[in-house]
Amino acid sequence: MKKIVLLGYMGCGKSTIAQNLSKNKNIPFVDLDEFIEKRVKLSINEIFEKHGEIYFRKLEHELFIELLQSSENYIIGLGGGTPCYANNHELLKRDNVTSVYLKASIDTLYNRLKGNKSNRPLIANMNEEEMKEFIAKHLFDRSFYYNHAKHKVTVDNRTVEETVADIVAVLA
Ligand SMILES: Nc1ncnc2c1ncn2[C@@H]1O[C@H](COP(=O)(O)OP(=O)(O)O)[C@@H](O)[C@H]1O
Ligand SMILES: O=C(O)C1=C[C@@H](OP(=O)(O)O)[C@@H](O)[C@H](O)C1
Ligand SMILES: [Mg+2]
Repeated sequence: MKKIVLLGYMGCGKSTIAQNLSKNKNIPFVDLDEFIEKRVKLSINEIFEKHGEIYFRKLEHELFIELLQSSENYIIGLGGGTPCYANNHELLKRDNVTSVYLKASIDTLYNRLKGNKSNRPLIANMNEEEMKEFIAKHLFDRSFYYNHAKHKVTVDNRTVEETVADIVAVLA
């Protein structure tokens, strides 16, 4: 069955937009991070703390495949790193997958993440200056993977409703 997959950097709005697009299209959504948290009964922070990032990436890969193979139609909000590990970007080429990159500028990401970093272990302990530099470099490294998406929607200066409408338009 069909999967609409939202990808992009931390803070671009994958989780928020997946939920709202789900209401608009009347297709159920799954946030991959929440799916992982429910499966192992640990928060993302706890997984990183107790088991480390490599363990998280393995789980992320296995559960992404499990979701893609399910017999339901789903909108899936990925984690920011999902397409960048374990060849997950290759999974975006599957026939039943429509992938959308939610593209945000460094400023947009920084502004959305600065008050919102405690549940994101990669940036949780950074000060604001470190965070801005980290986002800039990390986004540059990851863009290669994000650009494998079938569609690209720019989310800067767009409300949640406008971004949902933009996605509906590219999917039409
Ligand atoms: N126009 C917008 N679209 C999506 N998210 C927004 C928007 N404006 C502010 N946000 C906020 O940005 C933050 C990051 O969104 P989130 O959905 O968690 O991103 P992601 O899952 O990509 O990391 C949230 O606090 C969300 O409410
Ligand atoms: O970019 C990343 O590597 C990560 C992004 C997070 O998801 P969001 O993009 O929803 O914050 C979460 O999967 C984990 O903290 C790692
Ligand atoms: Mg998210």
